[in-house]
Amino acid sequence: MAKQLVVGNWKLHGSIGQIKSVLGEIAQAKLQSNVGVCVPFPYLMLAKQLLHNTHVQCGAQDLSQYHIGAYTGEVSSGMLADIGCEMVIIGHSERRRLFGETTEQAGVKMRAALDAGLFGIYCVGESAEQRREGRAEEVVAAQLQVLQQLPIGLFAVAYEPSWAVGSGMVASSEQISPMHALIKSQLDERVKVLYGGSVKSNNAESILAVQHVDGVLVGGAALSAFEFVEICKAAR
Ligand SMILES: O=C[C@H](O)COP(=O)(O)O
Repeated sequence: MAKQLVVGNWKLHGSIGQIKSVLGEIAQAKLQSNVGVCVPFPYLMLAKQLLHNTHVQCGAQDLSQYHIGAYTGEVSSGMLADIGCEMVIIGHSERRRLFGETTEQAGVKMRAALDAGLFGIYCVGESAEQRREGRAEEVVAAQLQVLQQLPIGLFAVAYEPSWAVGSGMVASSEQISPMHALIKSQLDERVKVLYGGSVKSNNAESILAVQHVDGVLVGGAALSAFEFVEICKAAR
């Protein structure tokens, strides 16, 4: 069984037809554990049905920092757990950059996720400008602060430099390995640290071989069953 974790993030993509076709194929691939797919909220229950009898877990891409109440449009961690969702991505760079989500909010969401028994995938990463200014480590260290009190083993961290997301530009092993080491040293050596940013079937093997890489968070390539299954097969 592969120890490395492969998680697909569908972002704002999908339809009933596409989910049935792609997840149906993934279900046929008989993947071992440590694989997850995070689909848009409306398709979570369909994904659960399609992946029933497989080891592939289902996840959401965000949740509310609130548990219950007058918060129109929100989806709570309890609701996600109630429908059988197993994991959730929190603090993705697109949530931070496009929707103004703060590290403090992401920290509250992480606690809400863990309280409901969901496995949290907490995203960190610097922008191109922050890296140019030599501030990448400082930015990531600040984003990690809110995880300090959380129980190890119930969450993973995804290092996704925002300049590598959807750009076709993969961070180099010289950039990935020390950042993953820094994340582990800030939290705990046992924390799984995933890399995200333009992971495809043709680069997955080399990324997954980088020291301190415990898995990958896959965006665009997760929309193709062939690509995603190939990436899962590269996990060690
Ligand atoms: O959550 C996934 C990441 O944002 C990576 O997206 P990408 O593989 O399309 O670059």
